[in-house]
Amino acid sequence: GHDYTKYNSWATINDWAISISSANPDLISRQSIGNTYEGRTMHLLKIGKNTGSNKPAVFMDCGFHAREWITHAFCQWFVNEAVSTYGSDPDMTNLLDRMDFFVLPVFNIDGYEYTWNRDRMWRKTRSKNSGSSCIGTDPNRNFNAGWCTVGASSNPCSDTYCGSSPESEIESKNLANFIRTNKSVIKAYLTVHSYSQLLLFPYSYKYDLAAHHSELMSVSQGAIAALRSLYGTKYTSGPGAATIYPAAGGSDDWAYDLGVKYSYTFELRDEGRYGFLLPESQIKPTCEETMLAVKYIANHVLNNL
Ligand SMILES: Nc1ncc(C[C@H](C[SeH])C(=O)O)cc1Cl
Ligand SMILES: [Zn+2]
Ligand SMILES: [Zn+2]
Ligand SMILES: [Zn+2]
Repeated sequence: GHDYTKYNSWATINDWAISISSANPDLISRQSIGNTYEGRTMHLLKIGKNTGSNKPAVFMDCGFHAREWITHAFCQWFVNEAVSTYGSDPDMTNLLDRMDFFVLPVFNIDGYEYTWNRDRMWRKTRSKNSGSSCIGTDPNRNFNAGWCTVGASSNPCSDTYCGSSPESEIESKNLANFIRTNKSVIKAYLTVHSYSQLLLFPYSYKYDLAAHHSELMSVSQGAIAALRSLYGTKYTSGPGAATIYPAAGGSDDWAYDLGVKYSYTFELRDEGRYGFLLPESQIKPTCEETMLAVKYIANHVLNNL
């Protein structure tokens, strides 16, 4: 069977998505939200009881940045945990009975492949930049949220290149289109990154506090306390600009301004000892503790519909 405690290649992840969804038709459905620049299909997994229904939903993506391999592992872990504890874990059962989770296991597929085959430290997409020999855009600077005003570069050779325009990347366009189309049911947006052990929320593109700052703050504090309860892993939470750095064009800020109130960016383990090269021995503990934070947020959403 699928090994959730190691880093899996794109081909393995893609095969897994097909098999786990066909093996659990009452809990998982699979749909395309479009293709990547290099032509790979971006498949979204919809997890929830009676996937045909339209319940309030949480949208979660992993693999925005290619080198952040622990995040791809977490989305796989989440899907497996959801279907394997449905019916036995009362909390997960309640969540899946009353909500849906849209899970995009790998946002930046082209970049992920590139980290497996060429450059482990690649971050961006793999699109050609006209007028430059440098490849790729930072997808987390490519959304229409203060686009390219701060903490981003207009140099195509930069790792934080904002792109030629908002949603210039087909991957960004595909995600934004799906969320725009489904914004009436999407109550929370979670985007999973690494590393630093942070739980960030809007805004990153400005220091102004979000309208829902106090609620976002208290929910984040509850979430990181839940996370810490398992192995004592310490996270910091707060608005992106003040907590990590001011930066524009992020998907969390964009989703929040679209009206998705509960919008968070996770920065998973570690704090720099291994960084993006987190050992496979830490996949299980990282994923188990992160499950607690995600479930905390989902429960808050459910209790505040
Ligand atoms: N809105 C945002 N939210 C979170 C971050 C941090 C991630 C961490 Se890898 C990034 O730099 O893209 C960056 C931005 Cl622009
Ligand atoms: Zn990232
Ligand atoms: Zn990061
Ligand atoms: Zn578990």
